[in-house]
Amino acid sequence: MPQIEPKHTRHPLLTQNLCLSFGDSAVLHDISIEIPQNRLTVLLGPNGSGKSTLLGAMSRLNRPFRGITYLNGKDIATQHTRDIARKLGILPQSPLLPANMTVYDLVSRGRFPHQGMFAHWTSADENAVIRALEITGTLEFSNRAVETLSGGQRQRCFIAMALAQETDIILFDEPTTYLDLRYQVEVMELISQLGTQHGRTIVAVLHDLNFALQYADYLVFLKNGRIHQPATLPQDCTAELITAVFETPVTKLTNPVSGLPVFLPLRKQGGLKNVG
Ligand SMILES: Nc1ncnc2c1ncn2[C@@H]1O[C@H](COP(=O)(O)OP(=O)(O)OP(=O)(O)O)[C@@H](O)[C@H]1O
Repeated sequence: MPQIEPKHTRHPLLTQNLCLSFGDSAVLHDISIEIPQNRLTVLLGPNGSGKSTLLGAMSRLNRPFRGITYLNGKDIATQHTRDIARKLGILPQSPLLPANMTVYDLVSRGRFPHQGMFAHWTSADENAVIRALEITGTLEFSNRAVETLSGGQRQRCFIAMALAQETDIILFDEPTTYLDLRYQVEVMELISQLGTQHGRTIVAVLHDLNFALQYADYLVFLKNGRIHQPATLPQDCTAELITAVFETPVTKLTNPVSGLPVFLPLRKQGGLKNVG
């Protein structure tokens, strides 16, 4: 008889029928989502559609009133915080910037879940921090105070901190916000390589649709707290889908290099401006 692989080995993170409210306000409705292993899954959707809340529910920061998040096949609600932190890291939208902290010290914070009661710093901790600094290209300013760095350099330091945690799963909430084009590309190159080259399972909330299409392995579309369209390959996204999700007419073009789709909004009033 052929061996059937347990679902959680292919989907180390999955949710079943999550429903979540803040007070009287229902935010997530019946969310079932399977996150594929060693891939980059991007959550997309309009403002307020529940993307950050879903990341929170997948990491136990937000508690659903119904439904379950499974982390490596076990209900996340029954797992110890330190155990969760050894398996799953999350980089929030606006991480707090500690004052007077060097890059090295910030990245070292990623090792907290691995340290015992007496917080001995081991060679494994040191190696993980150095590796994270190298992968993110931040080793060269490891002795500088984080607040003296540019936005993009800082963002890479926070990504290094998440990497030093050495979790198999990392959740990123809008990792490219405030970055210029060059740093957006750098951060997205780095994040997409984490899956394929470094064996991590990544979920990211992104606002830039066209960036998401160029880098994601799968896209999940949310609307009004529901899954509008489950895991979709970038090449399968249509103008109809994007128009329906964002309620904005778009036209589809093709990136001549990657062959992947690119969507441009259609102007409401005509096209060419009469200049000169
Ligand atoms: N702590 C909270 N208390 C009350 N309501 C909240 C809280 N956090 C989020 N919400 C509400 O939940 C809904 C979903 O918010 P969420 O931040 O998850 O959306 P999002 O898709 O990530 O939005 P954006 O694209 O604007 O970042 C919104 O209506 C928001 O106002």
